[in-house]
Amino acid sequence: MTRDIASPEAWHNAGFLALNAGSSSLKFALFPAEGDKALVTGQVDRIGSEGTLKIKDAEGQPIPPAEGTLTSHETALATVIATIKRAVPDLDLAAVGHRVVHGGIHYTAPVTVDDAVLEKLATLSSFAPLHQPHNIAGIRAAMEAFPGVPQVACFDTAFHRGQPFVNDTFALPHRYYETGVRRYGFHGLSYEYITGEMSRIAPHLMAGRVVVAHLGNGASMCAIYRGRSVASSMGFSALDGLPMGTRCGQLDPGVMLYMLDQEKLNTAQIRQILYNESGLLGLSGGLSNDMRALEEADNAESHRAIDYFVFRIQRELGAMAAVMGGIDALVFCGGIGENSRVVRRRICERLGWMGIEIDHGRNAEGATVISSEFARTTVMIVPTREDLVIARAARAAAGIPERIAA
Ligand SMILES: Nc1ncnc2c1ncn2[C@@H]1O[C@H](COP(=O)(O)OP(=O)(O)O)[C@@H](O)[C@H]1O
Ligand SMILES: CC(=O)OP(=O)(O)O
Ligand SMILES: [Mg+2]
Repeated sequence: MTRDIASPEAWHNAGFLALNAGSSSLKFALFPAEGDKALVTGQVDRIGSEGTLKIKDAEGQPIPPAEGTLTSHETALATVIATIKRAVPDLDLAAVGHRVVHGGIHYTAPVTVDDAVLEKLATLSSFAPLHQPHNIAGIRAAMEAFPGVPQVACFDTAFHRGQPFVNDTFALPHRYYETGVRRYGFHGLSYEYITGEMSRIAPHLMAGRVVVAHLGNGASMCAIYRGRSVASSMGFSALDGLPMGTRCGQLDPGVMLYMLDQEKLNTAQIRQILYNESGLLGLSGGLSNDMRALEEADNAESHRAIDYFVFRIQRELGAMAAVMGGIDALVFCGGIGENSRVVRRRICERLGWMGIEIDHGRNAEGATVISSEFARTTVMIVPTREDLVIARAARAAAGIPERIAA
């Protein structure tokens, strides 16, 4: 497709699709040439035999799914595309943006994908076995569905690549660092969005020392000093740092040696435990990986899981404040950070020593600023939008003019 990029009319019906392919889910949003309001948003969950597709229009009205199956990432994407094409018949896709979890040491900004890039991304699959292959499958499927349309990879690791050496490395023989065994940090698209949004709504805070807690199904924290990532809780893989829905978070490597040597588990079994059976699910004795369900259960098992989750976040918060020589703002985002007043309250309890004190009324309402008026540290809730960061990168890669005539 060739477009006269100087001509506003050429972009009139242009659409930008943002895709976020997870291990068993596919989130998507279709944006117009300009503006942040998605025309269509949706999600395929439990890709496989029991897959479900939920899709809605800009007004939040459900769109009936087109015929198709949801048994693999490829078929799920084909069904999503058929549904979108039926709902938006004059769709003229100008670029597709993809969340790609791992960009390795080289990718520090979004890149338009060609065969050589795809090959490089595939070499990073062993660094993120549960995410990267699905990200790549999503790109391949979109290439096939939209020949000639630029596919733009947006990396979760990019935001952290400028981190100081001491947060980028492990204390292993240095050759591991050279071969790419580093602390990459993830959720970078979310942190990039929050940084931009904070620069708009609270520039005085963003010019200082901010800790962002991205608490979703995957969870991490990032210390952002004057707009730049200086420390992150996730390390080499998406397992490190905070406990998550089903992932263990920080773990003494001696535990893995114990599993190997004493329990005689193989790597597939260990991977299954660390990625899928640990975190909130494991701590609660299999009760649930879902914070809402744990809060509702309100029993000894759920308390065990929530107590540990809160404890690790508090501990990381202290470490991040120490790294930056203090803290000016704490920002919550992600499904838990944005919605769970109980978890936010629990985290902020007993943190008066670091100037954190929340206003319980504002916290219960889910206000943007939830700290009490005279607290030294501002505590905020900023809903994150990874899809917008992806769509903006896709627009930039397509060469869309800054402003387009309506
Ligand atoms: N109202 C709520 N109260 C407590 N937890 C919530 C609420 N809404 C969503 N959550 C939790 O948010 C988590 C999912 O976060 P989300 O960011 O959507 O995940 P993902 O990483 O899959 O995008 C789940 O643990 C869910 O229970
Ligand atoms: C990197 C990561 O943990 O991603 P997610 O939250 O999508 O699982
Ligand atoms: Mg997530």
